[in-house]
Amino acid sequence: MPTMLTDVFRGHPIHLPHSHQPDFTSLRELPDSYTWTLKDDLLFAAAPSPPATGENIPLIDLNHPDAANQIGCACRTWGAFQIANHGVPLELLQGIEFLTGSLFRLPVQRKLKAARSETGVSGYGVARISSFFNKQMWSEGFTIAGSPLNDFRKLWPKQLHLNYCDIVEEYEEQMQKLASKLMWLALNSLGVTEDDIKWASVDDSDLNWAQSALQLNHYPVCPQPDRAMGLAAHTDSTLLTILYQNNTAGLQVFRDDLGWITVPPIPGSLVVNVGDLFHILTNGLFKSVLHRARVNQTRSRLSVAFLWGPQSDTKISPVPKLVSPVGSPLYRSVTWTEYLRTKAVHFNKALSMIRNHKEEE
Ligand SMILES: C=C1C[C@]23C[C@H]1CC[C@H]2[C@@]12CCC[C@@](C)(C(=O)O1)[C@H]2[C@@H]3C(=O)O
Ligand SMILES: O=C(O)CCC(=O)C(=O)O
Ligand SMILES: [Fe+2]
Repeated sequence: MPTMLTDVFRGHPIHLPHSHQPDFTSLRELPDSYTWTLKDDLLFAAAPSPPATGENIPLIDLNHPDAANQIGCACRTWGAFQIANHGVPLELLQGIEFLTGSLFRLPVQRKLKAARSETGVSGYGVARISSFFNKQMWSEGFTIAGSPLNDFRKLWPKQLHLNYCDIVEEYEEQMQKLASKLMWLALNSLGVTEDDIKWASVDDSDLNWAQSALQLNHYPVCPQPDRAMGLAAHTDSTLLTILYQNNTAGLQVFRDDLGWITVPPIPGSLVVNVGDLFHILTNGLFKSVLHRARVNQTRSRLSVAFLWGPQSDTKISPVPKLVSPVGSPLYRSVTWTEYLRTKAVHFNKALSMIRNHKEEE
């Protein structure tokens, strides 16, 4: 039986800090457990804003005839870009934002009824990567893998949860099509076609080769944002992640030569991140982007990440065409399940764990 995303941590419980969620709204000062310093995250203060070059991830119009090349270029240099004219209806973006806001506005006791279990993927709780840090992150999250019906029923009695399930279903459907389209545009720019990848298809009426999870994030207003961390620096374990952010800035991407760059919210547009599996598939040509979320003193922030990858039992390895004729593949093959489990143990070292060792030098 193939494993499903929902089962990936069964038998691999992750011990998260107790979710004694503070009443974020009543705090005037940051508690010590939420105060980050350099030693809590080596990257915390990495390259404090360089001389402003104004450089940022590109905004790509999907209707532009050169969109594929622009996407390919962004995946190689930044590992991230924003997209306009993506075809996802504005009402649907507003719908998922409304759902996310109304979920996090529920009283904490209600949210905890749908708390994520130690071996589960779905539900309410702190970000999974929290287990790797001594300090707590200034955020709360809700993960959806598979149908949200069971969890939503606990959050919203009566009929309301059914409407919310419909929104999630519609959102995931649109995102799946978009993600597949983006993957093929990016691959085409490298000369890689359907013939080079056995497990995927370009036909968007058959997307069963892929699967996804939805991560809803809330970053409440914070009394001392400079010393707090919304979501610590990480790469996503996906092929691609499509992120919707509300109109409050907070997402930052890291570039070795520029440091942390804030990705400005552009109404109606979506942010796309290259994940670790896409990095592996392209033999490192596309960079999985290190990113994090900062918080704000006056405005709360919401984001919705659509985390997209292959079916759990699909072996992902570098496309032979992208491995130089004299070289060997940089990574050995992994399934998404294997990779998520490696990440659950080794976090930001996971990618190097599956890197092939140089045979001779
Ligand atoms: C399918 C996925 C991908 C997961 C794990 C599992 C469900 C939740 C995803 C996230 C969402 C928040 C950041 C991240 C780093 C985290 O802590 O949980 C992601 C992680 C990954 O991309 O590795
Ligand atoms: O909130 C954000 O902007 C980033 C969220 C994120 O990186 C994630 O959910 O994986
Ligand atoms: Fe992320």
